[in-house]
Amino acid sequence: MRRPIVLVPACSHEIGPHPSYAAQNKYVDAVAVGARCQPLLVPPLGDSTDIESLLSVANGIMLTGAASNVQARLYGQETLDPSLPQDIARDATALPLVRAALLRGIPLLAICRGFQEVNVALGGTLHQSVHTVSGYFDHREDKTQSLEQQYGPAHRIKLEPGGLLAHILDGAGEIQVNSLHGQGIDRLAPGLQVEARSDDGLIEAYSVAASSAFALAVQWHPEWRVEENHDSMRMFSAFGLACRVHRDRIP
Ligand SMILES: N[C@@H](CCC(=O)NCCCC(=O)O)C(=O)O
Repeated sequence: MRRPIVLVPACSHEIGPHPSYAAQNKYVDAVAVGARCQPLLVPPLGDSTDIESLLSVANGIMLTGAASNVQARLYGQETLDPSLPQDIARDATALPLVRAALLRGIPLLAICRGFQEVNVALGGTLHQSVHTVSGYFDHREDKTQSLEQQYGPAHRIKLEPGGLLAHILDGAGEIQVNSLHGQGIDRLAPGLQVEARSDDGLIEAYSVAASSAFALAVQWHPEWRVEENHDSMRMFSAFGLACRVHRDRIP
């Protein structure tokens, strides 16, 4: 039987002197291996994106992490540190795509930048620099470490009892997660429901309460070595199952 199609919005990158569209292997592979779906990369064409055509073939959407920040003007702020990378083309593509996908009940899994994007797309705001806000930990990775260390467990999160994530993780009360982000959620958008927090109170996972389909977003990186982590496999499997249900729905 055909695999469900999962849209993966790509990022803008320079490959040598050439502007390019790209997605990291680990995200794309996790859709294929963890969710057992067919990834379909979406170039960040902004207003030239035919959202209706994409959604007519999509059974899911997975938003990747990326080093770039969502533009602060999209949540009504000035950019505090313009030296940090942005990806205007991805913002202009992913945010409208997310809004349209949620309206259509298309399953969604959002990771790190994707987690921040969905919150902004639905009217929430971000802390532009979590580690400078009183009371919060520094959630950034140590870039002098090996990738293995950077994506290793960094801190625990506590799951909301009775929530979607706790359900997916067999009723777990807490899990260990990695952490590679400088920004984080300040005001959660209307209609989003907290699923987990770190010990400093920062929101680490939420679901879209109003969505008729599976819609989960996490600040950490379950795509990293997905097959080696039971929690990550459960999350991708649950997403894949929701995509199958969407594929098999009566039109
Ligand atoms: N702007 C965000 C980006 C966080 C994020 O997605 N990091 C992952 C980068 C590398 C990867 O894709 O694994 C922030 O810093 O908060």
